[in-house]
Amino acid sequence: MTTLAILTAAGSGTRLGREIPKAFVDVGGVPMIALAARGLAASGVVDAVVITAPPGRSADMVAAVGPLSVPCDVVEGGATRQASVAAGLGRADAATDVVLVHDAARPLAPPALVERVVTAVRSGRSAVVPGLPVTDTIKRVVPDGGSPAAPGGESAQPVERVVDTLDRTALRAVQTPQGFDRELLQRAHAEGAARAAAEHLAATDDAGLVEALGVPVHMVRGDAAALKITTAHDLAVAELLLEGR
Ligand SMILES: Nc1ccn([C@@H]2O[C@H](COP(=O)(O)OP(=O)(O)OP(=O)(O)O)[C@@H](O)[C@H]2O)c(=O)n1
Ligand SMILES: C[C@](O)(CO)[C@H](O)COP(=O)(O)O
Repeated sequence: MTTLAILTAAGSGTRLGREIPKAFVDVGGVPMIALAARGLAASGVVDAVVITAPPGRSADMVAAVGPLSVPCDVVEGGATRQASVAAGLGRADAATDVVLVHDAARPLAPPALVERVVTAVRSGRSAVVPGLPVTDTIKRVVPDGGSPAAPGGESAQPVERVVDTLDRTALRAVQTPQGFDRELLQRAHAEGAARAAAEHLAATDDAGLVEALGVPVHMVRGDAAALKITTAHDLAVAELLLEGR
């Protein structure tokens, strides 16, 4: 029985604002995709990796990853992260009993975190996500018109109204890799397939599709180093973390 890791890397990285897809952007002089793939392989609990590449960029992806200690395949991703994971999942054969889904955008996820997730799945939890306590106060808001345009001609700013403050002791910020029994994840993606075509419908993580089936999802401790690189600020933080390693 084997563990397959799907490494999502087909996104464009609009919020990072580079001219190349985000997975190709360097952190500490190494492409994000290579760091993420190496982290999975170094865990010792991943038998093979399949990477989702932006359309037409599969060969570039192979080159960017470079040599890896486990077999690595590349498939073209889809219009949403959910569609990309579904494409990768198509590569999971009957010998695969555990599937991990990980973001190239979390290139510093430590091997110990990967191992923690896989161990939890192998000990009988069929869906496992890493999560961290939320440290900010979280408020729910609704739109509330806009402020008047400033005298200097600046455009009006949107204003929101606070509805309530959530109990943060019950909230967790969820990371990847997320781990699943392979058959459960395939069923979750099949049932939720209609959502995959459009960003506003798509699940933002794979556990969300499992939750929609009514199957319990369990959580293990996440790791601050597994931060997601979304903006230029995140990239700067990741560079500093890598320098300190
Ligand atoms: N169609 C997509 C969209 C995203 N992803 C991957 O999903 C992960 C999380 O997505 P995110 O960080 O939001 O990346 P982007 O969608 O590229 O970012 P943006 O929304 O800023 O364009 C990334 O590793 C990204 O490459 C993917 O494989 N296929
Ligand atoms: C899967 C994920 O990384 C868990 O936090 C996250 O939900 C991806 O969200 P994105 O909006 O696609 O970046």
